[in-house]
Amino acid sequence: MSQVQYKIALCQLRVTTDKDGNIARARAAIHAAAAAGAKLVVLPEIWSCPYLMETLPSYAEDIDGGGSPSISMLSEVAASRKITIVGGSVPEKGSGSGQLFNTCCVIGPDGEIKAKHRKLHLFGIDIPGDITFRESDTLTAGQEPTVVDTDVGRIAVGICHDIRFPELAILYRSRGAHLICYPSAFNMSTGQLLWDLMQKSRAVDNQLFVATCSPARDPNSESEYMIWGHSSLIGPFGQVLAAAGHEEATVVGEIDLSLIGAVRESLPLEKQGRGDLYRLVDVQSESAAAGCVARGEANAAG
Ligand SMILES: O=C(O)CCC(=O)C(=O)O
Repeated sequence: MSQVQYKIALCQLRVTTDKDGNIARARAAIHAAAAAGAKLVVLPEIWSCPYLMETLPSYAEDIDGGGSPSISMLSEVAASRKITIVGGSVPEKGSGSGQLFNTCCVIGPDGEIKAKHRKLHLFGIDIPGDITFRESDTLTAGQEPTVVDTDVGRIAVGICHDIRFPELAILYRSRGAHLICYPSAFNMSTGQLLWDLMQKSRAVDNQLFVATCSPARDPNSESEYMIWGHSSLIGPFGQVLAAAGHEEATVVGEIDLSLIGAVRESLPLEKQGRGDLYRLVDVQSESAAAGCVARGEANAAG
């Protein structure tokens, strides 16, 4: 039975080239968040190393093979504090495949990995004179949307650029998510214009909670990829329930899951929608159902 009301912490961490230092800083921030009463802690996209495609491979960890100091730390802290952690993301070395993924693990209060989300939509942008960035040169996209039942409700996960795709959030709502967590690392170019807008849109369109968590901005960074920051918690009516600035900080907000039902009752968008004119197809459920039909037909024939 999940908790209806609880505190969520967004740890907007400073990230450096020192992986051990990053892990130690994240550990301290999670302990502090738990001490402040958080039952759910969210970390940023790529918090164990800088978000730079050239150096990402050298920091990659084999999560399935157990060779992941970052995830081991999250498991240990989650179990010792009895909290759920949406563990931001770390570069993951696919076991045996040579592929690299941008991967978020959700850890339960028993320290076990409950879900693993590999970023579905790789970020690619080219605005001459402003920003050029292409994750697909280095990373492989994941294949599975992620929804997981936890002690603090049904959580869906997207990583940064995944937030740009409203269909994914609609799918998550249709699968019963209460909260979508988007560990992210928006940049100065698109962050200022769109960060706030997109998290509110995903929350309001689907009448659920949205939590985002970014690394802190390093104003002295020489990287052309400057982080925007502004990790936030948005409620199902678009309310900003907690928000950080751009510096290193942990912000704590309150999630009251009963708000979802209240908002959907006052404004029943699902009933008002025109399913007779448009609808989103859950491709995976459809093909699973088609597989059952096909297997049924084969059984009947055989
Ligand atoms: O979609 C955007 O504008 C930013 C996305 C991004 O920074 C990312 O996916 O890491």
